[in-house]
Parts: sequence; C-alpha cells; structure tokens
Amino acid sequence: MQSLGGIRSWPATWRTTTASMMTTTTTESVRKVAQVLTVAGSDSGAGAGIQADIKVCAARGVYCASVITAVTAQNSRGVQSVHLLPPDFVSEQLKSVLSDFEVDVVKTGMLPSPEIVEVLLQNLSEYPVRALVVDPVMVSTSGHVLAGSSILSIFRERLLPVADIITPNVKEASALLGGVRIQTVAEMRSAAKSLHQMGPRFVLVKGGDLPDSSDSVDVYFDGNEFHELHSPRIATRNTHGTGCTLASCIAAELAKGSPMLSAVKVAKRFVDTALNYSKEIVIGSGMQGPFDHFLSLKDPQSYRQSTFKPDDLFLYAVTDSRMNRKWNRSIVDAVKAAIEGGATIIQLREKEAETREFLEEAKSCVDICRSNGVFLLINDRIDIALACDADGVHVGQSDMPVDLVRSLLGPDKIIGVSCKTQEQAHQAWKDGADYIGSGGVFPTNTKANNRTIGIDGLREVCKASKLPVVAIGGIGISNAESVMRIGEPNLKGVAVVSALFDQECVLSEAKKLHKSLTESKREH
Ligand SMILES: Cc1ncc(COP(=O)(O)OP(=O)(O)O)c(N)n1
Ligand SMILES: Cc1ncsc1CCOP(=O)(O)O
Ligand SMILES: [Mg+2]
Repeated sequence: MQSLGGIRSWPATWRTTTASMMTTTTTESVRKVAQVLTVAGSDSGAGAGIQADIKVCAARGVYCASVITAVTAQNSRGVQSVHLLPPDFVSEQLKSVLSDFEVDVVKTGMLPSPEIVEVLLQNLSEYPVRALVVDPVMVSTSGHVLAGSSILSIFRERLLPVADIITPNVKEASALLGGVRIQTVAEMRSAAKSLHQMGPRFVLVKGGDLPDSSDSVDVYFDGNEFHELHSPRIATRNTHGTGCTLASCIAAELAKGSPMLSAVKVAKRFVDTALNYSKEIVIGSGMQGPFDHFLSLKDPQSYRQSTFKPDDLFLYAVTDSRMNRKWNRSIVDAVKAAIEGGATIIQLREKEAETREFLEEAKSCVDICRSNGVFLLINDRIDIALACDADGVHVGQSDMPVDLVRSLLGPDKIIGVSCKTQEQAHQAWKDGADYIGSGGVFPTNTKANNRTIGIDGLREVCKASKLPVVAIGGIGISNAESVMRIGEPNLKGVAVVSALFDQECVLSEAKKLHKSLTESKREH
C-alpha cells in the first residue's frame, strides 16, 4: 500500500510556513487556507457527523470540505434510520474535492461498508494528503450500530496501516482487537500498544466510557512513550458528538501545522471547554443532547462580540498598585484616565493587592473597559480573571503555563505571555497564546531583577514568531519611537507602566505617548 504521506512527510519548515500563511496576506494577495476534508455520515440532528466536523473546523479557523458516506435520521433520542450512499457516489465526491482543493488533512468518521473504505483508500493513493485521522466510528452514543463487524478486517488490514492517528473509544478499541477486555487505564495502555502494531503512527484510546472514574482519561501512544491525558469528567447530558469533535479538532490543528501531541492536547481541551460551556443548554428531549461548538449559546451576553486584533497592542497600559498609592489614585481612576488618553488595551498588574478588594476593583474596570471597547487583561491571577470575566490574562515564564491557562479560560479569552528568547516565542505559539510581551527592552525600576534584552533581543523574539509582539520595559515618550522603528511587522506596540502611572497626570502622559506612537507609525 502506498503511503498516504501524512505528517511523516512534512518538511520542518512547512509548519511555520503554514502557520504564517493562515494570517499573512502575501504581496500578490494570495492566502493559503488550512483545509480539512471530512469523510463521514450526516447527522440530521447536527450534533455529530459531518455537521459537527464542519462546525469544529470553522471554530478552529480551518476550512472543511465534506464527503458524505451515509445519511442518518437522528436526534437527541437516538438513530432512527440509516441510508448508505453508493460507493461510486462516495468516490465521485472524493474525486471532486481531492482533485481540486489542496486538502491538508483527511479525517474519517462513519465508514459504513468495506466498499466505501476501498474507494477512500483508492482516492487517497491517487491524491495523497499530509495526514489521515481515523475515528473508527462503529456504534452511536445511543447504541446504534453504524459500521458492522464486516468492516473490521479492512480497518485492521488496510486503513489502520495508513492512518497517522486513530482515535477509538474503549468499545471500538476492543472490537478492533477482537473483543479484548478494556476496563482500566492499564488495559487501555496495552490496547494502545496492540493497536499501534497494526500500523497507525499514533494511537489515542479514549477512556470517557471507562467505569468508576472521576476523571476522563485518554491514553496516547506514539510507539515509544505513553501519555495519559486527564480531564475532569463534566456532568452533562450534552455529550452527543464528542468523538467526532475531538477527531475533527485534531485534524484542524494538524492542518494548521501542529505536531501530533499538541494537536491532541488542544483538541481534548477544546472538547472539555465546549462541554463545560454548554452543559446546561437544552436541545432536543432525549438522553443525549448536542453541545455548542461555538461556545455562544449558553450566555450570549457574555460571549465576546469583538475579537482581539494585533493592533489592540498599540498602546498597552499596565497598572501598578505602588504607583497608584504613591499618587493617591484608585485603579479605576488610573484605568479611566489611561483609556481617555488613548490606551488601546489595559492590564491590571496589582502585585500587592488583597484578593477581595482587587476583585471588586477588577469588576469595575471590566465595566469601564467594556463600555469603551478596550480589552482588559489581568496579570498572573487566573482566578481573578475568571471571577471578574476579564477579557484575558498576561502570564510570564514562571507563572501558570499558557496551555493550562488556555484550558482554564477557554478558546475565546486573550492570553499574552512574556518571552525573552526565540525558544519561548516558538512555545508561545504552540501553546495557544494570542500575543507575546517581550522585554525588558531597556532597564526598568518597575520590575526587580529583570534581565534587559535590548532592542536586539526584541528583534530576535519578533523574528521567531508570527504572533503579534508588544515591547515592554523602560519605554516612554523619549524612546518609544526608537523601539517601533525596528520595523518588524509583528511588533505592534509598546506596553508601559511608569511612563503613565508614575506620573502626576495619567491622562496627559497617555495622550503624549499616543501622539508620538501615531506619528512614528505614520512615518514608517
Ligand atoms: C505586556 C506584558 N509583557 C510582559 C509582562 C511581564 O510579565 P511577567 O514576566 O509575568 O512578569 P510580571 O508582570 O508578572 O512581573 C507583562 N506584565 N505585560
Ligand atoms: C512588567 C515588566 N516586564 C518586563 S519589564 C516590566 C516593567 C515595565 O515597567 P516600566 O514601563 O515602568 O519600565
Ligand atoms: Mg507574571
């Protein structure tokens, strides 16, 4: 069997190129879009199958084409009927898409007959793609058989050997292994190992159905190492389509250029976040409701209407409790004045504040910022950010890791991370940060024992990442222009503390700085 390519053949540079292409318009105005093709069944209730796959990819910023293998009459109560499409027609759909689009990743769901698997394999050998994600769907969450035992031998002998990753749940893993018992994490590990011997490069055995566990544990095996991926079990009836969602999210992240383990971790976090956000929604009267892939149905009021844009970093005002005390002003007054003077984003960096008092002030600042259309981030304190529904957080290298912050805050909050080196900048992107704060560009008295990286260090960080960067440390009116003049396209602004808040009049200092930044932008 010809190799389907898969991520094994990605050149190292491809990942960064693709990542940059996702956000960069070239001079010829050609923009490459990461593309997934899902080959799966239609779910009339839209919680699983093709409909879920398209929603997930849209939510992850990836284009999704669809080849339908079967049409199911299905709702939150179960599957009422299944109609298989003729293999020839499945093949025609595959040819239409694969001969025209630059599909990066194919993800399979319901493959209801050996003949359909056969046409899929034929088309994939004719039109190789970068990776193949196989979700070996066999039984619906409601217990309806979607692919019978006749499928097992072609799965084992033909499909698994060319898959980059397979994502069976314990029942599917057991069926693929001829009915072995899988009831513990140790048995999941041994199943993952046996499945790996059938040929896929990576195996993820999902333990959501494991009995007696307060955690949901998935076992990931790369042929050498095991990773146990734990997350708390979420009490909700809205679990219909979690398997399709996970596999599609893995496909979407791979299409954007992620390495496999990162893609799996992001996908697991995405599913957990979506389940958690939509645990109370009611769609359908049955036992298994769909959930909301866009995280918007639960509370439309609190759903962020506007999205973070790199230019929001232009004049980034970072508050300081000592300075506010020295000048006898409240955080709220400091924030109001900074916004009035032109600050485009605010961070509350209140290192010595008492939690209760800080939370109340943070809530007031959220209101002020929201009514002015300016994002408000909290420094270090994920708990405060969650409690006051801030727009995001800024963390440093010794604070909570970005991937964990992302899992706590969900995909829609803004996360900034401090980076002094190229390695840290690479990691920031992999972990799902939205921007990088880089410095101290110049010496500062505001942060003790902070290594100065200089303009050259800032330039290196900018070059190492496609994420937007904001410069910080010792920046004020006298040198802001020289920082912006380095001309790196992803350097989007300056973050300042003392230049605004260790001053008698925050408003006038903010206005002066904004003017100087605007002038330097116009000149370059
Ligand atoms: C925009 C911005 N960039 C960098 C930092 C520094 O964060 P960190 O390294 O976590 O240091 P502390 O601010 O926590 O002392 C920042 N706060 N904001
Ligand atoms: C928080 C932080 N991180 C790197 S330098 C710095 C302090 C910046 O403060 P100032 O703008 O007063 O130099
Ligand atoms: Mg910090």
